[in-house]
Amino acid sequence: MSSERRRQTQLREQTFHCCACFYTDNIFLEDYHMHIRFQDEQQFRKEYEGILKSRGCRTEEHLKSVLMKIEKEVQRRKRLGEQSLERRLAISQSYKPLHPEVYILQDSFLAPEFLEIVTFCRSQDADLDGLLSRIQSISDKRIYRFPVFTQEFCSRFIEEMENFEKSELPKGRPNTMNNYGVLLNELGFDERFIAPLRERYLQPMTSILYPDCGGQYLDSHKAFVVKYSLSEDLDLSSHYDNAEVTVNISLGKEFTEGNLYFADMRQVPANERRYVEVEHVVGQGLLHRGEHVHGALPITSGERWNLIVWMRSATVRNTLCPMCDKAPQLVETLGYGDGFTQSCAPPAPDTVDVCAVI
Ligand SMILES: O=C(O)CCC(=O)C(=O)O
Ligand SMILES: [Fe+2]
Repeated sequence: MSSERRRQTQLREQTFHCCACFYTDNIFLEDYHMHIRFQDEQQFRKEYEGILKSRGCRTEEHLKSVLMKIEKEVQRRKRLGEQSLERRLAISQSYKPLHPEVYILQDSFLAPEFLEIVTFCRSQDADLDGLLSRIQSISDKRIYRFPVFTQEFCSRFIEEMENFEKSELPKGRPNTMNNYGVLLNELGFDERFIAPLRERYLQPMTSILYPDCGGQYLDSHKAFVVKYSLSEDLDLSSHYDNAEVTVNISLGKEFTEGNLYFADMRQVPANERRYVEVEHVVGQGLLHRGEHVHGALPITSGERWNLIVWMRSATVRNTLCPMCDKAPQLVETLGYGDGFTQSCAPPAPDTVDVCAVI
């Protein structure tokens, strides 16, 4: 059976889930630049009233408006699976792609250097030292940069995204922090573009770079495009991803500033975190651990587009949900959900450990 066939079969047989904390935790309050947990009003007031006050939420009226926004966000999350499916159907029925060929991953989209790196990673000689000599290590934080796409592909891909943006069709936004950008599964990129990119090209690398974070068992993902411009989102607040490993590929167009910054793993207390800034280079990808706290600085001109893939390993997350730090309480969803499964074989004790703080 071909690997693509095997993958399709596995996906059909495998049901992915969310953790129940999706409806209570990590709710982003844009006006106050903070993530909160909402169990009920009493808990919320007790935990956050003080800090919200110090950030300008001074009156009862302000607080009521925050509570309303939280309620709206929780309702949005509850309807997410169904609404995403509806959008997907509407798009598949009515959207006319500008560049239909970009929906199916081909080697010609990929930078020759990337193909060489992947060939090395798949070879008998593959090891960490060999891989590190072929990619750029950024500081000692296990962040790596390497060419991924050709310039030609980046331009075509952005044109496709712009064409979709111009259409009247409904658009699902990547998350509560990114107000612009596109969820790629709704456009039909998952099966023939993102999944093969993850399985055939990125996983051979992540197996070597992140064996302690499930890098060899990345079995689902959430993929989206983010867009920054002077009249839209300028930057992205500090956060960590709901992912074991993330790849962030710069697509263009032209922009100034907008660097990423990385602190430490999420377990390191905020006042002890040390930051490193990382530039985006068009066509190049950055690999980092999902739980590495990071954000994006404001751009000062132009437009910045990036393709982000949050890659998940059920083997790792089935034991600990990175968003609530507890054993996941599984809730059924459509599609990949947040990458939890019921039937994942437990990891061999000496091969997989949840990301260690390094
Ligand atoms: O803007 C970027 O390059 C980073 C985006 C990001 O970290 C995310 O969407 O999770
Ligand atoms: Fe991120």
